[in-house]
Amino acid sequence: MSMSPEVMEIEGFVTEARGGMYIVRDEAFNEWLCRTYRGTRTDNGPSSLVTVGDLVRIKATSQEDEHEGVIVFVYPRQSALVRKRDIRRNRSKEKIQVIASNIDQLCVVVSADDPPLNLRLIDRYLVFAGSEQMPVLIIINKTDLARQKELEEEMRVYADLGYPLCYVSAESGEGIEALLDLLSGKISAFSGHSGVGKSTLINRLIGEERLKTAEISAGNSRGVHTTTNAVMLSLPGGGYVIDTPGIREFNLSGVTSENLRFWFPEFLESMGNCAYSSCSHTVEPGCGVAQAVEAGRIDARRYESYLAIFDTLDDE
Ligand SMILES: Nc1nc2c(ncn2[C@@H]2O[C@H](COP(=O)(O)OP(=O)(O)OP(=O)(O)O)[C@@H](O)[C@H]2O)c(=O)[nH]1
Ligand SMILES: [Zn+2]
Repeated sequence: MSMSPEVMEIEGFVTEARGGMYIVRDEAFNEWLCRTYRGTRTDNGPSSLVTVGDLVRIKATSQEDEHEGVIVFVYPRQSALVRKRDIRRNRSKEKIQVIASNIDQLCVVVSADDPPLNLRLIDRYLVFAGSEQMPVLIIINKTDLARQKELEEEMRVYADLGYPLCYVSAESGEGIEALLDLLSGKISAFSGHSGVGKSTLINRLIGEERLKTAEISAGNSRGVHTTTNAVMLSLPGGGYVIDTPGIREFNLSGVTSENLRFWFPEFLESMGNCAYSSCSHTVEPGCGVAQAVEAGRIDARRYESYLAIFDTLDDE
């Protein structure tokens, strides 16, 4: 090839971002170490310029085999997983940080035990995924620490609502094949509280010790926060998984007291029985939803989640 490296532009996916440097993987699976520069263009608006999952066009700046470049253009994002920035640690003026983009599926990872099964987080996550119009997969890890029957009983409300569930043990390897099938051909973002076993699980899935797990960095059973950057990893059965930082604060900016109910689809049937047409299903008398909870037709714990999330919404 006689093409000079200065003019050669290449398309690729950002698979890793750290400290202002980006790993971009091109079609031939070459990995380019890239940075942005003043000329980096995008139509994505004033959010994070480059993030893991972005499709970008790069220009080689190195000779031959060195694979270094600058990002020339960031293509429009099909989807974006965002969170509020930590104001105290934030030197830029952006309020929203894009953690990952172009995701096909959100995977909430919880553990059956140690830390205890967190159903409240699942509910929050389902609202978030719903408001982002993103398919969601619930992954229950550490099944080796629980009785399967009791676990399935606790999770039944989600199975009944039609959400896909996957039971796995990253430790024993049980359920890993089934999970690989559910991830095949898609870009999936993994999220969940620290210590549920995301890194261990992803290592299992990709079949190599790529991610640092808590055990290596500290002998601490509380689960220290070890994952700080989003990384995109390719799966043996096709598809990618993005490991996102342990997100506590989802940005529920698309959710209002008016539309929250849509992500509790089991409420819909009873909403017609409310005494007030504008019923928020919180404190109003004659609320059909509250009556259905009383009668045991709606899971009381799910209703509590609804009330808790409702309380945190700050409508304009
Ligand atoms: N018993 C059991 N332990 C597991 C399983 N998967 C992970 N662990 C353990 O759980 C602890 C936390 O695992 P990590 O993979 O570091 O958890 P993480 O979710 O990546 O945590 P952060 O990186 O902090 O977000 C480690 O001690 C793992 O060995 C499992 O399936 N069963
Ligand atoms: Zn009501």
